[in-house]
Amino acid sequence: MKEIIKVNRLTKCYAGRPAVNKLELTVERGTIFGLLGANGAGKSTTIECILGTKKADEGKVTILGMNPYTDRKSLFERVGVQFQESSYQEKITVRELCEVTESLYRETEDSFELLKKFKIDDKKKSLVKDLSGGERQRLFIVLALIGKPDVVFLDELTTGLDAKARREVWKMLSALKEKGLTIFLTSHFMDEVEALCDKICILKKGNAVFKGTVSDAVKDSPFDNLEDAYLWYTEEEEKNENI
Ligand SMILES: Nc1ncnc2c1ncn2[C@@H]1O[C@H](COP(=O)(O)OP(=O)(O)OP(=O)(O)O)[C@@H](O)[C@H]1O
Repeated sequence: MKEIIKVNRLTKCYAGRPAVNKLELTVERGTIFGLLGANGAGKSTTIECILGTKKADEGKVTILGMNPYTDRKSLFERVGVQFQESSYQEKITVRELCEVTESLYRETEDSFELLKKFKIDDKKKSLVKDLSGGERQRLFIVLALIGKPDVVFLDELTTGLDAKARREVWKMLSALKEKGLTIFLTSHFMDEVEALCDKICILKKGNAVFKGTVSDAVKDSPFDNLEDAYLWYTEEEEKNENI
């Protein structure tokens, strides 16, 4: 199966207003896909519909050949999700949280090896609540990878990481992609998107305003770099409104 995620005319409304509007997306195996957009553009809503934690009002989502809403249990075994904030017990250590996560899956990665790869193995005895923001962020990526997923969702991937840690996370993710992992991420950092994403979709108020490669996003704009192009795609209307 080449297409890992297929989204057809996905629409999700809150109080009658579309947060996501007739969205079409395809994510191919072994690629990194970036869903971009300003705060409130509809990224989390899209991800929740793809994961089946929210029910679409209209349209169809297929992930790994399954319907996420009706096949959530089978999907859980094959999809990893990095949470921004996770609810864990106050007194749980990094090692214990990894063990609890391992116990949820039939087949798992060696969590200590993952902690090592993400450079937080020295924190395994620490309480999760005592980790720095960046360490916790990396731990959440590790937790998303423990179940040997085919596809992983990384929300605001490296927010809170220092420059060196970001580069290391990028390197790790590129290596995982080379091994066949499909990665679906959101990010507000255009350098990260440029470094990692094979394809992107830019959302504006629930509508896709660009879909394609990073270089096409720049080429199809009046600018020569992704950040300016991204702002152009997402702010064009406001500019026009001021004219
Ligand atoms: N449960 C909800 N009830 C009502 N409105 C909601 C709900 N969840 C999201 N929304 C609204 O839907 C729109 C899209 O929200 P969403 O969280 O999907 O955006 P986002 O792109 O993920 O934003 P951010 O970058 O801030 O995380 C926003 O206007 C938001 O206020």
